[in-house]
Amino acid sequence: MKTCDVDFAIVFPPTRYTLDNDLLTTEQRQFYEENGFLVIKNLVSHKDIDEFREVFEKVCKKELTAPGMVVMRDVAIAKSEYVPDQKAITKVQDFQELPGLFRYCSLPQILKYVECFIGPNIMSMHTMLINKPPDAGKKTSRHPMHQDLHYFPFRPADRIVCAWTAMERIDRSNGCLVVLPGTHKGELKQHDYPEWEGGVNKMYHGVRDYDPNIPRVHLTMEKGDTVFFHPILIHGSGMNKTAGFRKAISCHYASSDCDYIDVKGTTQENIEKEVIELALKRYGLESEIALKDAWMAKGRVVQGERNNL
Ligand SMILES: CCCCCCCCCCCCCCCCC(=O)SCCNC(=O)CCNC(=O)[C@H](O)C(C)(C)COP(=O)(O)OP(=O)(O)OC[C@H]1O[C@@H](n2cnc3c(N)ncnc32)[C@H](O)[C@@H]1OP(=O)(O)O
Ligand SMILES: Nc1ncnc2c1ncn2[C@@H]1O[C@H](COP(=O)(O)OP(=O)(O)OP(=O)(O)O)[C@@H](O)[C@H]1O
Ligand SMILES: O=C(O)CCC(=O)C(=O)O
Ligand SMILES: [Fe+2]
Ligand SMILES: [Mg+2]
Repeated sequence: MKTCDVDFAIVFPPTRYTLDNDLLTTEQRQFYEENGFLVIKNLVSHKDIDEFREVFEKVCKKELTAPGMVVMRDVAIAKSEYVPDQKAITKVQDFQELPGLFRYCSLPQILKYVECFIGPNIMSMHTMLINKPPDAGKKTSRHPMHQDLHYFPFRPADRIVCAWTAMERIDRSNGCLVVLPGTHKGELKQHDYPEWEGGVNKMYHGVRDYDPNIPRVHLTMEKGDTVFFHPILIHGSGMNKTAGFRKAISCHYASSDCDYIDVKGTTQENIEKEVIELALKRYGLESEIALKDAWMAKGRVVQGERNNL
């Protein structure tokens, strides 16, 4: 005799990377389970994106600033003569105190998806606006293949997700995201600076070795398209061969039910050391206690309640 349980098991294979929800179709849910990423077309309006772009331009012109925000130039530009041009900026990080950009992290249509992956208590932990410059000829505009979890001292990984929105059409010509589907099922790997002749941006660590036989998937995205991806998914981005600055905005979210971990004795020790050195140089912060405090200070509740993080 056939039982209900048997039918159920056939229709719904076990899920680990997504939670029960009313938003994702069965196909979308299975796609994320299998591949570790999911692209949602046209999720952010052009009007919102144009606003974020205007705010970013004001940041470049130093008409706007905010506590904690990091403005970073491309290594090729930083190491050449200093050009005081807004176009020299490759990335703005930690804009949680700048409402005009942070609004991105609270967009309800994004949070609805985020909840499917990490549950209802949602914190933004890391924010970026990436302005990939035209490559100066040394391929430094590339971002090496990496796993974002390398940078995060909290777990479990399955309750962390990144939302990354294209602020214009992004394809192989201007350096789109490149992902290795299914690698989210693996472990966090050892990361180091890649041995690139032309140099590499500060803290752009890459996976030391990954299976070169795993097919790369280049994500071509239109303005407003948003990809959600797991922090163990191996990904990177190619060189920008165009004359324009390729823009994307992103937020890493974690469930506030996650816990901080001590990365001592793990592969994450090398990045922790760099971050501590930087924190010391910048803010005079010293211990790893201070490092955890820094994450606690930049994390923001965007939905639900704040528990552990
Ligand atoms: C404290 C809380 C936790 C913070 C966590 C931060 C870690 C990142 C977490 C990321 C998690 C997200 C998930 C994955 C993300 C992957 C990444 O993108 S990781 C890369 C993130 N990068 C950074 O966080 C770097 C932040 N930027 C900086 O610290 C600074 O901008 C700087 C690169 C140190 C430059 O400092 P600045 O003072 O602005 O610049 P100068 O005074 O002109 O230069 C000083 C010195 O640094 C050289 N330099 C400048 N820019 C670069 C560059 N892009 N790359 C390498 N080196 C650079 C410059 O040439 C000077 O060197 P010199 O030898 O002294 O001449
Ligand atoms: N020779 C390489 N060594 C290590 N990583 C690389 C190398 N070439 C590309 N990558 C990385 O692989 C990812 C995708 O690069 P990809 O080859 O798709 O782009 P590209 O080389 O910039 O452009 P394209 O191959 O389309 O001409 C990026 O993360 C990039 O940093
Ligand atoms: O090139 C990009 O926009 C993505 C970079 C990236 O993966 C990151 O900053 O973690
Ligand atoms: Fe990344
Ligand atoms: Mg290539």
